[in-house]
Amino acid sequence: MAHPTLPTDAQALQHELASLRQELAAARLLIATQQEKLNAALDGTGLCLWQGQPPTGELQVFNLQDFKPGDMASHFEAWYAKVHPDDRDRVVNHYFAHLLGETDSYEAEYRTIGLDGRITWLWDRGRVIERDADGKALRIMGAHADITQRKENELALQHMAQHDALTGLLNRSAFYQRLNHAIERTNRNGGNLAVLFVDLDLFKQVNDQHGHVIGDRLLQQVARQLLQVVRDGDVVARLGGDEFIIYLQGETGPPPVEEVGQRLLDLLNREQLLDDLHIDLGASIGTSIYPHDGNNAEALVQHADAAMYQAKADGRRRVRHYQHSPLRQQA
Ligand SMILES: Nc1nc2c(ncn2[C@@H]2O[C@H](COP(=O)(O)OP(=O)(O)OP(=O)(O)O)[C@@H](O)[C@H]2O)c(=O)[nH]1
Repeated sequence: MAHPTLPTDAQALQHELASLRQELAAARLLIATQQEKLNAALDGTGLCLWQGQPPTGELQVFNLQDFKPGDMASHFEAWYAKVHPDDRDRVVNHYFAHLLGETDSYEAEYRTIGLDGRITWLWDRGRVIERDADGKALRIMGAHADITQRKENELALQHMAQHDALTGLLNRSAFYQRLNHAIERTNRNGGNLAVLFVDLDLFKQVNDQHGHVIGDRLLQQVARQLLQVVRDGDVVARLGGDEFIIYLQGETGPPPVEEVGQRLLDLLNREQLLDDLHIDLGASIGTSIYPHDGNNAEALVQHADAAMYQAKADGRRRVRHYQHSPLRQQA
């Protein structure tokens, strides 16, 4: 008896099924290979891929890289809550500007706060990959990377560029920058401003008698003492050597320059104790007031410096206010 044969359309279906299975297997292999390539490409970059659906606010993360599952938010609101409050407005403005089609891509550097309070700096970039007929963003894809180490290095460099290595006070250029801003603020909002130029007396003798290491420690001690004398908002800097400078900013009334000058003298014109060493120290101080004694930072500092030299000439360990002198100005 002849074997029953399948009807032709059933045979065709079987062939079709077998070929679909083959195609599926090939497609799965391709996806797995692509995934491997993507993982290999991302490996070590620290990049973490994400996708968002703006209409629902959903966020998905495809590879966690250096991040732990709990680090990643699955919803826009949860991500928003993790962004540092000081960075939120800026970041969200960039994000929505891109969703609205105002920019070619979204990009931001910002801090996130972990559950343990740890701050992580992220570099984050994304682009809308699907919009509806009205241009409304449907899907956005992007990547972010942990840039905490780079940010910490940048901040450390910035700190070094603005501070004096020995005392930790602001340095000369940072002081001028702040003083210029303070002058602009005063011009805008009113208030007052005074500069005090402090130069230690006969400091060379301290170095000569006790050595530079003790001299250095004494400069550090003086820096701490100067910080004790001023209020929040006042700025103390080291110009170099044994020269320090302060500006005082007051909201109302004349700047308390006499009072602060006297407090500085009380603190500095006395024996300083360093371990078991008793070191006799003194300081000469010159002051100038904005805008009466100079209408820019350079003139104010220069005139406070001139007043400090007058204090030295008058016998040291005292405060002198800048005196306008036509003769001196011509000289
Ligand atoms: N230990 C130490 N000394 C410094 C530093 N920078 C500058 N000096 C010294 O500080 C001294 C400053 O001396 P001057 O201001 O010229 O003179 P002075 O001895 O203080 O005398 P008057 O200013 O006239 O009262 C110099 O001997 C400098 O070598 C520093 O970073 N550390």
